[in-house]
Amino acid sequence: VSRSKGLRGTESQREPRIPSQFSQEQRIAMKEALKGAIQIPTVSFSPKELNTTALAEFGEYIRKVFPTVFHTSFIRHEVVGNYSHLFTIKGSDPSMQPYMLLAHIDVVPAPDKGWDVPPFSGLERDGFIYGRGTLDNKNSLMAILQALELLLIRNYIPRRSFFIALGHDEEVSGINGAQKISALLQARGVQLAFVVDEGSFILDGFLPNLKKPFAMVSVSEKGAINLRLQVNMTPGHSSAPPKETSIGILAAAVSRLEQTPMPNMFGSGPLRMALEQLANEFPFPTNIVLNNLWLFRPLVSRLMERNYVTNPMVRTTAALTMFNAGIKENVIPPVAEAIINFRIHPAQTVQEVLKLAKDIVADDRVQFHVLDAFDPLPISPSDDQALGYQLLRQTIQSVFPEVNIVAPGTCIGNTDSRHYLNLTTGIYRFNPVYLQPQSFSSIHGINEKISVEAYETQVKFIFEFIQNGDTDVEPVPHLHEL
Ligand SMILES: CC/C=C\C/C=C\C/C=C\C/C=C\C/C=C\C/C=C\CCC(=O)N[C@@H](Cc1ccccc1)C(=O)O
Ligand SMILES: [Zn+2]
Ligand SMILES: [Zn+2]
Repeated sequence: VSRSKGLRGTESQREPRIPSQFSQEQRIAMKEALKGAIQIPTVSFSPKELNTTALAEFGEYIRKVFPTVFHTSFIRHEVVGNYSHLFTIKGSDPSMQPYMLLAHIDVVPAPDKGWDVPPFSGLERDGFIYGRGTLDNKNSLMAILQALELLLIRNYIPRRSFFIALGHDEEVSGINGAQKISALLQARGVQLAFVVDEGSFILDGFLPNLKKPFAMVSVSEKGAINLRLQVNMTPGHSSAPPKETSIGILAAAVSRLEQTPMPNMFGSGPLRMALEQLANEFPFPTNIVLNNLWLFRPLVSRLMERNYVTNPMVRTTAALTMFNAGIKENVIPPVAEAIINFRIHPAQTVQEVLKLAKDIVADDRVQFHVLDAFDPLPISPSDDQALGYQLLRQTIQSVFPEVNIVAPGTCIGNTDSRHYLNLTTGIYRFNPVYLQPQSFSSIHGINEKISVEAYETQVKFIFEFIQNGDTDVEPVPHLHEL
């Protein structure tokens, strides 16, 4: 029988823990601080169109709200790429390898239409704080700084050094924020034990028949391709149309891409591990099926593709996101172009997906232009020896004792953490917040909101996580009873 997985602290060396309890006054201050952050419209429209006024104001705001973070002798603060922030928190034990917490300042646009309250109002209604960024990702950003501020005012000094990196352009690639921070740390010779970023949640109600929520810590992230398809044809008078136009040819090509799913790659990797861990949480007969994936793999892979959130877990997806053609009502269009956003399954590569896409389009008149592309991220370790994963597990078990399962997963979106591959092999994406399908739709959608209670719990989680980070790297061996 395997004893508890995880890490062992050297109790004798450790300072007493600071309990994660906050006064009524502190609880009010923390929610008001989040509301203030939501009210600053740090919108990224495109890589060249950022609200730089708001980004600068945000820098002032965090200085005002977290004064202790900015005035502690063992914390160094630097602005990188004009609007991103890097904090270096120097621990008392230089032999311990540092880690890094990530979050981003920018948000996607939010037109007022459809929202119950204006998206940048930060208004509180029925126990929820509303606004763009309440789940993606000002909740994490503010909770990290808030937890650190609360620890510092209780005279906390970490043993293990850590970094906090707050990117300002995550929603449009992270090239001027995360990528520059990463290059700066690489130039300083920093190697990290692990990083923790956004990208997964405590999932509640996503899997049919699974009544209990489970924590999914993403240990990988899908790759991506933005592909521009273009068709050029000779323009002419619309009164005598040719048999095919650039619009018709391109429409047929993108329709083929939409109608022909990429292969189902369900088999091994984090998803299989997660389903095996979850098996006994399901009622009969699903528990039997998931406990015998060697036999039921074809059935499970088909079931996974039926659901819109589990489908992206088993295959590369292709989303038609832009389509432009035509210059006048009565002119045969000279050119038509479309953008396809692929998200690549960890078992495939950019080159493989491009080849599949060409075979599906199967029309030489359609030109392929890769705008940007990157392969899926490597799978970070989630075994007993993986410090970052085990610290997350330990903290989840302490802060969310009702959550039975912590399972590895693949992030279906992309995060700033992909820019830190040069500094660590341990990249974990997890937000300590419950997510239901409805709140999933609110991310980049309408009525994004977080409950005051959930935000307080997120602060508590980071408050505990930072203290757990002072644990020695000493994996607990499996003890087998004879
Ligand atoms: C056993 C497990 C089986 C199934 C799990 C079930 C359901 C999964 C449900 C939900 C998925 C959970 C979390 C994902 C939530 C949000 C996505 C996470 C992060 C995305 C961040 C983001 O929006 N990034 C943008 C911007 C970007 C683009 C390109 C490069 C970098 C960033 C994006 O991905 O478009
Ligand atoms: Zn985000
Ligand atoms: Zn986002």
